[in-house]
Amino acid sequence: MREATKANLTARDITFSRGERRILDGVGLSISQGETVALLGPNGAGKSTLFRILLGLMKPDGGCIALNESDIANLGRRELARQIAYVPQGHVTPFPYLVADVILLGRLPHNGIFVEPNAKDRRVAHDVAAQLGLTPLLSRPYTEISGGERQLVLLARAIAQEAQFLVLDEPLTGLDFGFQIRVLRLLRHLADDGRGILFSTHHPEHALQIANRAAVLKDARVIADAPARSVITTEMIEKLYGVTLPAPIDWPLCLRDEQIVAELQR
Ligand SMILES: Nc1ncnc2c1ncn2[C@@H]1O[C@H](COP(=O)(O)OP(=O)(O)OP(=O)(O)O)[C@@H](O)[C@H]1O
Repeated sequence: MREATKANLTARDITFSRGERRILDGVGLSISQGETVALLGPNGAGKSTLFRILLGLMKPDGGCIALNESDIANLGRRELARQIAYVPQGHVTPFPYLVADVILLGRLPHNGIFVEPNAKDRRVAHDVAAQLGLTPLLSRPYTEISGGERQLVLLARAIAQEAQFLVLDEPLTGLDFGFQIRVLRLLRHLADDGRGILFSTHHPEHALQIANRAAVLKDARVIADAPARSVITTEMIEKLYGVTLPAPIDWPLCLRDEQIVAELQR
């Protein structure tokens, strides 16, 4: 596919303050279809804030978000939801919807709120649930499953949305090791299939495992945005998290974990 024809989602020169505090200061970040970008940054760096701005859920003080060169401020919510799916951090709903119905909510942008899900909606939701091992939970209330299971359901809802872009705020939080691998594998497949995936993580090894690029947010600015293997170095981790590591980390070791690589390549 020629570069010029690729869909893209771009944050341009975003500034955002809360009270006196500048959270984002001239932040730029772009993601194209088929690309997986990991966003790293310490707690409170502004990753979730940037994601909410990218989704049009919060207005920046300056700058704009462009979807295929169109300012998202000019797009309706439903149109936007057909193009960008979002998994927020630590989302909890008090309503005891069945797991199957929560996943089907991902189909709303395609049909509207007052239309019964059709056969395609049910098939997509069913297939995504199966891919994430959620089939046994489909008839359980969402409020009566574990935190990790809820996280998988939210991922399933976002994937069932069949949007061009997936924006995932710490999508692997609370998942056991096996599900982390399965979800990483699924994200890799979705990107290979042409989706653009932006995810935040506190685990540099997850970025190394699936991201084409890693961007780093610190002190309100993007201080690095390049291929993950060149960004995630011992020096960067020490600078980013303010720790001194007892010895240089052999980051490529993460990549040589044959079991993980084999799983990811299946
Ligand atoms: N509702 C709010 N009201 C006021 N300040 C907020 C609110 N939500 C977040 N903040 C502040 O905005 C800053 C950025 O928060 P944000 O949640 O975007 O960071 P983050 O990088 O996603 O952090 P984490 O890795 O801990 O999830 C933080 O200083 C946070 O305390």
